[in-house]
Amino acid sequence: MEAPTPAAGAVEPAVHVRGLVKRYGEVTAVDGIDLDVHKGETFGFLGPNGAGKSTTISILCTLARPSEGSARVAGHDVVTERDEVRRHIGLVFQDTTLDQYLTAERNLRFHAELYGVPRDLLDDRLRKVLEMVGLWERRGSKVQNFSGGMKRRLEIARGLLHSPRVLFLDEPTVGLDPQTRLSIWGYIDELRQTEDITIFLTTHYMDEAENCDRIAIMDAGRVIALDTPAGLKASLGTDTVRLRTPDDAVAAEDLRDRFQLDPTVGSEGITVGVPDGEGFVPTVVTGLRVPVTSISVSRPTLDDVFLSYTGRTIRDAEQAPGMTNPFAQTRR
Ligand SMILES: Nc1ncnc2c1ncn2[C@@H]1O[C@H](COP(=O)(O)OP(=O)(O)OP(=O)(O)O)[C@@H](O)[C@H]1O
Repeated sequence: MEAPTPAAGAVEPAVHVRGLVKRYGEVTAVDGIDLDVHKGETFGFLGPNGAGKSTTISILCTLARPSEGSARVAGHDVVTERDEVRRHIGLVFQDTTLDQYLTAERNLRFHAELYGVPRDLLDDRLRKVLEMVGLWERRGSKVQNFSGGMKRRLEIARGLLHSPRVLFLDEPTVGLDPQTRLSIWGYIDELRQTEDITIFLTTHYMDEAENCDRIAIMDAGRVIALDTPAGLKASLGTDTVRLRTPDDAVAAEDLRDRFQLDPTVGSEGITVGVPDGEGFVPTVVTGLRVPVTSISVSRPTLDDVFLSYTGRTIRDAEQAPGMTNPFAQTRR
C-alpha cells in the first residue's frame, strides 16, 4: 500500500510512517508504528537489543519491505519510489561496508560514482566531508590501517557525500570507546549546524538519546513513548528512589502495602517513583521489615522513563527479551 501523501499545503515531514509492520516468519519485529520526523530534526530511536530499531531503519532505507503499513522518506514512498528514496538518504550502519583495501579517498570516490555526484562538485564536497570528520590529512591511507573510530567517521563522511536530505545512523557509536563516542557526537552536532539535514539514529545508550531533539522509545516492536527527552522525563512527575535490601521481595511488599507505592524489582535492586524523594528517604529506612543497605534519590532519567512504561530497565530488557514485569505501571 502506498503511503498517503500529507494534505496539500502541509509541510511534508522528512519521515512519515503509518501502521508499519514487519514480520519474519513467527517473529513480529515491528508491530504497528506511526511516526513523523520533522525536517531538520535529530530524531532518536531508543530501545534494547531486539526492539525492532534496525528493522525499522532498514525499511525506511528501502533495504527491507514492510509486511503492512507504509512509509515515506524525503517525500517518497519507500516501496513504490525506492530509487528516489535512495537518492535522498545517507546510511551509516553497524557493520562497516568500507573497502578495507582502498584508501579513504578511493572509497568516497567510488561512492560518489554510484550516486552520480556531479564531477565539478565532487572535489569540493570530498574535501568538506573529510575535513568535517577530521580525516582530510589521512585521505591517502588505506582503510585497513584505520582505528574503529576513524572507520566510523569515514562512513559518516561517505554517508554525507551526496548531500542527502535524511541521514540514517544505526548505532553510530556502538563498540567504540567513550572518548571516540564523544568525538562522533561532536561531528553529529556540527552536522546539525552546517548541513540542512534530518538525522535519524538508533541507539541503546541513554546518554546519547539525550542529545536528540525528540526520541521514540521502542520495545518489542512498538513505540511506547515519543517526545523530547525533557518532555518524557517530566511526564513521570516523580523522583526515582533506588534501594537495596537483603530481601527485595519483602521490601517491595512493604512498599506496596505500607506506602501504597508501585515498586519495580530488578537486577539492580528496587526502584520506585515518589513525588518527593528526599522527604521519603528517612521514612522508608525505618518503615520496612528489612534493613535498607543503600538508597539514592535522582531526578528521572530516560532509563526511568523506559522502566515506567515497560516495568524493566533497558539493561534487564536486553538480558531477557520479551519478559514482562508484573509490577510495571500501566501508563499510556
Ligand atoms: N532477517 C531477519 N530474520 C529473522 N528475524 C529477524 C531478522 N531481522 C531481525 N529479526 C528479529 O526481529 C527482531 C527485531 O530485531 P532488530 O534487529 O530490528 O532489533 P534492534 O532493536 O535493532 O536490536 P539491535 O540493537 O540488537 O540491533 C529481533 O527479534 C530479531 O531477532
